[in-house]
Amino acid sequence: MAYRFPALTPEQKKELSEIAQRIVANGKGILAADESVGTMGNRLQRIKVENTEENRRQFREILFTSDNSMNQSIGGVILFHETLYQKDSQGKLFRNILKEKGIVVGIKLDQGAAPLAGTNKETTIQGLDGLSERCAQYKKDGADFGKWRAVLRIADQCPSSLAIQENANALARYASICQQNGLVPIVEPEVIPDGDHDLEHCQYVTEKVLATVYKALNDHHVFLEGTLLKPNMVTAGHACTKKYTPEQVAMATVTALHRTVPAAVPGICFLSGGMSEEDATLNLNAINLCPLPRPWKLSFSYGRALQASALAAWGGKSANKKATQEAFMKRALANSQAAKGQYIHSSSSGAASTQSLFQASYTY
Ligand SMILES: O=P(O)(O)OC[C@@]1(O)O[C@H](CO)[C@@H](O)[C@@H]1O
Repeated sequence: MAYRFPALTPEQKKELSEIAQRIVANGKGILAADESVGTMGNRLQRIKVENTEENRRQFREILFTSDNSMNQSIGGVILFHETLYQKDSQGKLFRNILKEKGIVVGIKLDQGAAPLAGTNKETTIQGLDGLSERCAQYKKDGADFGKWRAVLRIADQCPSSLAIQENANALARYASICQQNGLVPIVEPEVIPDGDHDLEHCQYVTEKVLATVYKALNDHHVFLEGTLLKPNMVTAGHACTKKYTPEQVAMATVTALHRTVPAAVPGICFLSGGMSEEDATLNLNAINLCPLPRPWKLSFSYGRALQASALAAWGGKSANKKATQEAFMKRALANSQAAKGQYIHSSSSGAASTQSLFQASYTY
């Protein structure tokens, strides 16, 4: 048995579990600023700003140079390759700005979807070839965790057992390679919210997907204490006519997690999946008040739900820097409170924060 061939040394395990715990300590979560060039283009188009490298750099500089107190809410930031090597206007690398604030730097490692032939438009994710070399280089360049997003959808015959198995195996292989190179893997099997399915259907599928992922992680000898999970919350499909309260979402979500995610996993950081900023915060808060056993930190790893108000406040103008940082810090603080079950909804949340951020077929 593998017992005779340990995957990691005690020192490697210690390093990985310390990194994972730092990211989710005391109500901290993750800013997912790892939008690929194309995805960032969609975001910039909404505010009528051209998708140039300089505009992407400027927006991210504004976020990363927010007040040092952002480190009370943000434990880690996921970067895209381009951003890991970008600098602020004074010539300082973004990654060093973040590290000086005590924030852990992460890197997006998946490289796009590829179709699974013979399925109803399902996909697997590419990026395993050469992954070990990329991880080793990113570790040298200051990254301490990685992210890989697999996409599953609910539809006729979906997700198929092929899509569930294939994506779970790719996630596990990625996680193993990350750990060999000193990176904590964020394991992200996203069941996307497209469709008219109800809450119970999403819970059923999420449980099947997570159970398969944890079997695969075990098969690949992944050290769970040195991982973080980034799942969808259990919600009804975007086109479902029945509406659910945050408490119902929380109960379905924690039930699914409780049934499938081992207690050894230190943190579960949800994606926002097109929810409005305010809904993402309210649901996270309800999750942290849910009366079921919760042996893991339950926090956030939001892209859209941490940046929508900030993008709207920025509008591509450097004169709006202060307003942009204020908008970002407000959401970061709200989500940190929600990660402790201490968020109190205020009616002054701002128009942008209640707008749905859903985008159909959001695969990349
Ligand atoms: O759902 P959200 O919170 O906006 O983003 C979740 C996320 O995994 O999906 C995006 C696309 O890959 C990433 O930028 C981000 O990390």
